[in-house]
Amino acid sequence: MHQTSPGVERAVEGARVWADRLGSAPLRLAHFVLALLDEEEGRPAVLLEHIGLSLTDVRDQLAVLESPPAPPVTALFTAARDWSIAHRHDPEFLTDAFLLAVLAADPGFRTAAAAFGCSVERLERILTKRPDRDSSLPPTLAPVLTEAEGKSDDPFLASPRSETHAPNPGVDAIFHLPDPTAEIDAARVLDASFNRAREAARVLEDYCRFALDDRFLTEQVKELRHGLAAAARKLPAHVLLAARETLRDVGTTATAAGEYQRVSPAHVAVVNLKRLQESLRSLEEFGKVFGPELGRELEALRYRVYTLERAVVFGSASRERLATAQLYVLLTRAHCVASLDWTIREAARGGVDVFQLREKTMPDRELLDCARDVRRWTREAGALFVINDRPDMARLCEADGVHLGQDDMSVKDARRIVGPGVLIGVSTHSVEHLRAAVLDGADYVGIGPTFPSQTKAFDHFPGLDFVRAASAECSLPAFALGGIGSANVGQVVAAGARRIAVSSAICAADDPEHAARLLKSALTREPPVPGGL
Ligand SMILES: Cc1ncc(COP(=O)(O)OP(=O)(O)O)c(N)n1
Ligand SMILES: Cc1nc(C(=O)O)sc1CCOP(=O)(O)O
Ligand SMILES: [Mg+2]
Repeated sequence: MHQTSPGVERAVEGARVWADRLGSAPLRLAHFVLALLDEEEGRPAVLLEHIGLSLTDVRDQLAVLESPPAPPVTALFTAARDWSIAHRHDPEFLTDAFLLAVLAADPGFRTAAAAFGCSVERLERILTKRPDRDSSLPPTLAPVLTEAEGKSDDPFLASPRSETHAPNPGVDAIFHLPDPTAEIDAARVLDASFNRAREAARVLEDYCRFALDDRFLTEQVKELRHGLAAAARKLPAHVLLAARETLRDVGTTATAAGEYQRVSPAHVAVVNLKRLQESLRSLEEFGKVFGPELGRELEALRYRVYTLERAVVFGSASRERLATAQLYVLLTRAHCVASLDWTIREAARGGVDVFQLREKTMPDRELLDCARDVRRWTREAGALFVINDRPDMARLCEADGVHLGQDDMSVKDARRIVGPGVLIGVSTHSVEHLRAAVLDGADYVGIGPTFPSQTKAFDHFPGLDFVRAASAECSLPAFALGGIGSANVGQVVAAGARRIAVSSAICAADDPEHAARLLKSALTREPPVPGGL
């Protein structure tokens, strides 16, 4: 009587299903391997993926392979049990031992399997951490290497010293603990945490892709998932495999209060960002048990998640706060045809949503007085108020936001001055600037210059191409600007913009209300472009 694991029993049943599916009367060895690979989280699948094999490719090859009829299943069980006793001191054998027994059951099948990467020697070496190449399977099932096999150029059959194709060089660099219990305990945490981190990253990616419609953030999360997979490949597979005991994990049935409550997609994103950070912290700490390199790699991934969190969380709040803001005016007193308070009142009546005080030469005391006045007037007009260049002034006059150019203070430093609730806008002149602003935690961006401007001289015009690229790239509120007026706003909207910032078109207009109304109607007339600014 053999002591098998439930996974082995499922594989035996699954082999018969595969035989039927492939229209084969006798049960063949390949059917057992196919059944073992049905469980993607199971040891055989993890083992093959770890050595760099594609499960789909292996399945495809097995499905067309004319493999020999299987011996009585008890013979396979005996071989697997003997291997398990020899290497694990346990007569209850698991699916990986059964896989070895099946692969080694027939010399022809063994060679054929080795040809597509499933070499018994290679798999056994990983499962046993043994540097030698000779199989320790019982002689009845472990055929001696034929001359042909010995000369094979299959990297898994080559001697370890000449092995140049090791799919995971990082594994060899990993320190093996002398105490197997400690190794297994740490590996169980890593195995579970990698799975949790991967799942959380997938949820986050779906949020960025489908809820935010943000190509750049989606790519960022995808890169992070790949980073996680690369770190996971650095762990010794034999340890992860031995640690995979989900059924015995006491935590799988425990649920926390609130686990089923999510009030919005943004809430789902926040919860999963936290889950990702927690899993990475756990990975980092237990990863250190296997060597400092792994700990450092995981730490770097955790910091990337903090950056992403800032972009996703601040970005969501900004999107909400600026959801209806489409028309933004840069005010310079000397450029206005009349007083600032009149200009603000009239322009707000015409639909201006945000006013920026842009005074480049005013002495500080005068600037602060002016800013406090503008704060009052914009509040009365029901518009947002942003001050250009000066986070200190923004804080003193209680502005809603501050705007920073590429040569102004960094978002990080400005945030320390203005605190978390104040909007920070960033001027961008290229897609690279735009991506950096998103990751820096900007609340909105300026996209320009689009056309030559009467307000400021420029040497370079990223123009409508940049407006188009920006609208395809990010979902943060973005205001196209530079030389925009009623004559060309249609082109800007056609390029994907749904928000613009102007100065002279409104400040220098005799009738700022009318000028604002024309621009606003151009912005609202066109149906919003999918993913538009
Ligand atoms: C909304 C908006 N976008 C861009 C700018 C330009 O900022 P910056 O490049 O710092 O140039 P100055 O305006 O400071 O000369 C802006 N002010 N507002
Ligand atoms: C100050 C400024 N910065 C720009 C940028 O692209 O960064 S465009 C610009 C001038 C905007 O004024 P007008 O609408 O009169 O051209
Ligand atoms: Mg500036």
